[in-house]
Amino acid sequence: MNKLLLTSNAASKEVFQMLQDEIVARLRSVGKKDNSQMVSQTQYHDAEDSLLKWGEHHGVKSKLRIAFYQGAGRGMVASESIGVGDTALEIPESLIISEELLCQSEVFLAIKDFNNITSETMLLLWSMRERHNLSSKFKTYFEALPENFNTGLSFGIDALAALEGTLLFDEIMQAKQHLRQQYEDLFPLLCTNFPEIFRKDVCTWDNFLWACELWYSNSMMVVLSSGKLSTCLVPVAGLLNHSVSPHILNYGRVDEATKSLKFPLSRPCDAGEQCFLSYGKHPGSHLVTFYGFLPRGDNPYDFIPLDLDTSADEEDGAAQSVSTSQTTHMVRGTWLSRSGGFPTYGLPQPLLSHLRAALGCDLDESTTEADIKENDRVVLETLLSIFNPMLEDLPETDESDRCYSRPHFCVGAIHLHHLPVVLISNRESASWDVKLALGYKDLQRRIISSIVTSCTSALENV
Ligand SMILES: C[S@@+](CC[C@H](N)C(=O)[O-])C[C@H]1O[C@@H](n2cnc3c(N)ncnc32)[C@H](O)[C@@H]1O
Repeated sequence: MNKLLLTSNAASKEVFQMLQDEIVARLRSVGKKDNSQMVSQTQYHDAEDSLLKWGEHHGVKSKLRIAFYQGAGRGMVASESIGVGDTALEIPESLIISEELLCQSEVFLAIKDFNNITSETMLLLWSMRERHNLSSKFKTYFEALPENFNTGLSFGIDALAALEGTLLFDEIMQAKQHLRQQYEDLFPLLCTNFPEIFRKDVCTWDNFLWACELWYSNSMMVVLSSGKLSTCLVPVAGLLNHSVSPHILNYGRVDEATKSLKFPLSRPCDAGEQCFLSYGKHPGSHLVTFYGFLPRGDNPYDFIPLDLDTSADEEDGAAQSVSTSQTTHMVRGTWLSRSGGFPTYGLPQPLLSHLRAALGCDLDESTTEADIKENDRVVLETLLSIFNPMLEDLPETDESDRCYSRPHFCVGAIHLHHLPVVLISNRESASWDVKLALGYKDLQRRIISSIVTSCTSALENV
């Protein structure tokens, strides 16, 4: 828009200006509700102060300060109002931890030919070791990193038990298994072959897991000035928290002219407001597993996995009309679905189309109103038969934020009676991982129950 405004004639300029003002006004209204509660400013926190000073000394330019937020640890807050297109933060390439930095390290020279090792694994090993190197150039950075990342990879037995049967449970178990395998492939072999570089007391499973969580939760994909796309740690910028309506969306390429990584704003950030980054289009399960949090607000990338068996349709040829061969469909929260075309009843349109086709209830222009209604009744009842059992499998949470198991029924000597619901825990006093696990289940329940509500009210009207 800025470019168009510079080059267009007077009449067009007026129109472009109006368009730009309208776009900016709409951008300004986005994400206003996502203002988490700031706990404190940073002046009393040495590690964060030192990190900012160290960054400044090495050329970091920033319109942001560090602040502490409830439930999110550190975050970055705008010290002045920052407009669309303005750079909130600028990090010199020389401070970025990437495979190019790794190439100059002892770790790289020692193990570059070891068992087809990837540069990502070498970076992980480098950071595990560098954290304990008192003369590291990145000492201040490592000192400001959390002792524990508290991601899904560190979930304890109670949190995992609470998640059993969910997609998140599978995701965490698979990721943990993968990391365990990786650790066993590397250790104790590396300690035996390179005892000077890989000390046994440093190469523990806990330290390895810490390094994995560091890279999962803090790394960014960056195109370096060499043109290479690399997974990197970016000191200071690693303090930016994620939001579903972030201020910073487009970043990740080192500026050729300034040799720095810039973080420009896609929506304005007022002075004193937390400045959010986008970590990517991740569903809640991914954010819990690899980052250890669920974002506030409706996340458009959340989904419920469905296995729709279309084998019966294939036999009678109806499968040809199913537009995709995949059996897993994204079921978005109904508040995100769009209307238009055939009725969607507030339900996800791709899911409805798939079911209409799979059940042989395809609609076209010649379908009569009565047939549409009859077909849709079949589709909606099928949906309820899929989602109602899912809802029953998720435990209820009451208003006082306590978590209960489902009612227990038992056969007494004389009559059948049911026991009162059993209190599992008070959520306030639950551990961080159990709270997160329960939060994830609440989210699943919210999405599923919105589908059930839409189906039920649609059925009343068809
Ligand atoms: C890149 S770091 C951001 C800085 C981090 N808050 C800190 O104190 O070091 C990513 C981590 O921040 C936290 N985080 C990021 N966005 C969050 C959010 N919207 N809500 C809660 N925690 C968040 C999670 O613990 C995540 O693993």
